[in-house]
Order: sequence, then structure tokens, then C-alpha cells
Amino acid sequence: MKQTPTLYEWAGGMPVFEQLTTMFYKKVLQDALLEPIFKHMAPQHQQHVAHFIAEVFGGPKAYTEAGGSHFTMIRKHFSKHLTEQHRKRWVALLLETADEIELPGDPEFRSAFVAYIEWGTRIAVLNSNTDHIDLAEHEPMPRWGWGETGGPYQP
Ligand code: HEM
Repeated sequence: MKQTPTLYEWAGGMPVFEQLTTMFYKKVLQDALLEPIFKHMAPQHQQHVAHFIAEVFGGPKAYTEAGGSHFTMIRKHFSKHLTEQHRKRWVALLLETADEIELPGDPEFRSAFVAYIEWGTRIAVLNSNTDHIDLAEHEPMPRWGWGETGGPYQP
């Protein structure tokens, strides 16, 4: 039986994730709605986000090995006051970039990719409108695969 690749492998590995975020944040900084939110971001921001998503998709643990965690990432969004408009634009620009860099376009990969982006961005908006969440600091990184979400989140 053929082994199922991780989403990370199927996407093409780390250079692809780094290309995705590099091109994406160039667009973000040219976008009138998003530029004010991101204009002070750290120069390594693109790389951190690439490493974060790559790890979630089954790639190397570059984000956690550099000292990051799910909690660290969530905390970066605190008090940013993101709106649904910001989120929608962020998603649109990311998916546009995915097409431009020819991220795999097969239905299964794109479905899993979009599902994660939809989930992650909604969480970012929620956490950006608070400065406190009940999440343990050692909470494991999310792991995203090819399948269904497995039902609603019930604490
Ligand atoms: C799947 C969705 C998302 C992921 C995985 C993600 C990931 C990250 C990570 C890893 C950081 C920390 C970067 C660093 O340490 O340098 C970060 C920071 C940040 N993110 Fe997100 N993010 C997501 C969605 C969003 C959305 C939808 C927005 C706004 C529309 C947003 C706005 C920001 C901002 C403003 C920062 C701080 C930037 C700064 O350093 O000034 N994020 N995000």
C-alpha cells in the first residue's frame, strides 16, 4: 500500500512554504487594509510563519525548536483587534499567492490547505480581540492532515 505523504511533503517542502510567505507578505505590505497592521512586523516574520505552517503540516519542528509554541503564536495576535474584513483579505491574498507559486492544485490538498487557513485565521481574529485566553503554555502545536476536522471543539 502506498504511504500517504504529509501535507508538508506534498506541498514541496520548506522552500515552498518560505516562497509562499515571502510573496504573500509582499502583497500584504502593498494592501491598503492590511499594511497598517503589518508595517512594524519583524524582518523574520515571513520565515516564522512559514516554519509555523510547515510544522503544523507535518514538516520539521523548526518553529518549536527555535523556542516557539502554539501559545507563543497565539500570543502574537493579542490586542491586534483584527476584524473579519482583515481576515477575509488575508485569506484572499494567501490563496492568490498559493496559485501564483503553483502550490499543488489537486482537490484533496487544496481542501486540506483551505480548511487549515480558515481555522487558523478565525482563531487569530478571536485571539486578537482579547489579551487573555485559557490555553496552557505547553499546549501542543496543532497537526493538520488530509482528513475531516473530527467535530466541533468542545472543551
Ligand atoms: C493560519 C493563520 C495564521 C497563522 C498560522 C499566523 C501565524 C503567525 C505567527 C507565527 C506570528 C509570529 C511571527 C513572529 O514571531 O515573527 C504571527 C504574528 C502576527 N500575525 Fe498572524 N497568523 C495567522 C493569521 C493572521 C491573520 C488573519 C492576521 C491579520 C489579518 C494576522 C496578523 C498577525 C500580526 C499583526 C502579527 C504580529 C506581527 C508583528 O510582529 O508585528 N495573523 N502570526
